[in-house]
Amino acid sequence: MTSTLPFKIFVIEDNEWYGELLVYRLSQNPNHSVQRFATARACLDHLDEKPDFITLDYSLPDAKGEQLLRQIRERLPGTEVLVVSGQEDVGTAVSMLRQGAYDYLVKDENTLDRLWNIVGKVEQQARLRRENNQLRQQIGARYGAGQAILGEHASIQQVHTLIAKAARTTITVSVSGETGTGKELVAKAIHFQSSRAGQPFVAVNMAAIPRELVESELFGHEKGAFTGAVARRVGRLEEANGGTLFLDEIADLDLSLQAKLLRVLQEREVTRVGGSQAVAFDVRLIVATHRDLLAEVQAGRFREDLYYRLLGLPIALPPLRQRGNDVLLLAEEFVRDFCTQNNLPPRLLTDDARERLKGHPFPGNVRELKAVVELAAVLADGEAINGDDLPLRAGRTTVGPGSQLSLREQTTAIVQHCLDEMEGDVLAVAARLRIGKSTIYRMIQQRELHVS
Ligand SMILES: Nc1ncnc2c1ncn2[C@@H]1O[C@H](COP(=O)(O)OP(=O)(O)OP(=O)(O)O)[C@@H](O)[C@H]1O
Repeated sequence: MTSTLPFKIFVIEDNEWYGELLVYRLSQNPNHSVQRFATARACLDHLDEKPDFITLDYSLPDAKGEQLLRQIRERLPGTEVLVVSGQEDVGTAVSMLRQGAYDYLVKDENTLDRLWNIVGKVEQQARLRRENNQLRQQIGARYGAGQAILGEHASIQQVHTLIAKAARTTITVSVSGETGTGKELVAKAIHFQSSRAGQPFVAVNMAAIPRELVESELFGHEKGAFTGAVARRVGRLEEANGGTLFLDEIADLDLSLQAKLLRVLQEREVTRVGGSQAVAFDVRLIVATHRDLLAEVQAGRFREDLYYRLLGLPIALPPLRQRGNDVLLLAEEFVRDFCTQNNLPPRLLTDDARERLKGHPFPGNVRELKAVVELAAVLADGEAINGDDLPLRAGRTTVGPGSQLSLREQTTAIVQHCLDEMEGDVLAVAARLRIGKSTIYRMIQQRELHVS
């Protein structure tokens, strides 16, 4: 609903004078469309008009409030019903609330003001809910089959197949791949292609939360559970109820918390920190890591039992440099999107730019490629993006003991770095690195290296 759509209210009240009073008060908001009905029958006859809110007098001439409430709840489960009644009977109020009434008001001198406040609150909640649904639908459309994850390489086609298979069930999925390869994108694609698409997708990055806060972030806490816990907080597991929980960088989870997570997942119940009551939850779990989890298990940093609990359906994302021509396909798509979004004239990659992109190792993978070509689209003077417009970092940050590149890729990166630094002087580079000049020429010929 946009705020311009009227908020439809039914007032069910057989006392004509009191009913008109309620209608008059509620109509003071020009966005309200208010109708009064004096009987249960008349209300039921008009339910197809789908009111957003109903005020219900408990004692009507042709039915008891409870009966009518039950029928309304069956036909319009999303419509809030407020009971307004002269009965000061607590038992009736409790039974109506149990049947799903939003609230219960006893007719007195404050009723009109309280009613006004309640309707305002319900209206706001309804608007947020509908906006939320609209956004979910829009986002869902973006993550539909083959939409968000671009690439024609066989490895990416295989990823699409696995995503479709994962989406059919609630199996746990473990996504692996270097940073920026699209692990979160895969998690969202699975969620939005599954029957849980209308429910929450909650992402938590284990590496981004201070160690001492991870437990309360995941499981929630009760008020006063620890210094700083000033109010009760629902954990991310509970927040994801009915939907999908994406635990990114799972290898960064502390060993002690790994044990707790395993217990919670096995029991499908969570107890908030400082709480005593277990709350059941139903989530589809997707985990991701850029590390080799099995190696973490072998090194004693990750529990083996949790590893097997989380492995589920593994999806491995290859680094961008192993996806052949996908680097160009992605680059062109990112440039096109960026230019459209920023009202720039279309910009095309020159042959030189394409060659450079193909030769770059992209340690930051798709994220890096996107940033590079978007910046190039900004920097380019005309409609062509030249090689020099691409802010490609030489291999400096990509080599060394912690590098994710293969030895051959690291070698290429080092030689390229020297070539750039020595302005393409092959002999000087060969002397500096103590390798044969023919090796360098061969690498240039095979387009592993570029001379600018
Ligand atoms: N195949 C792809 N097609 C289109 N865009 C992609 C693709 N893969 C990744 N991206 C984009 O690249 C960026 C990084 O992707 P994402 O955050 O999913 O990577 P990640 O592997 O989860 O990264 P990290 O390891 O840092 O958490 C995002 O903007 C994402 O939309």
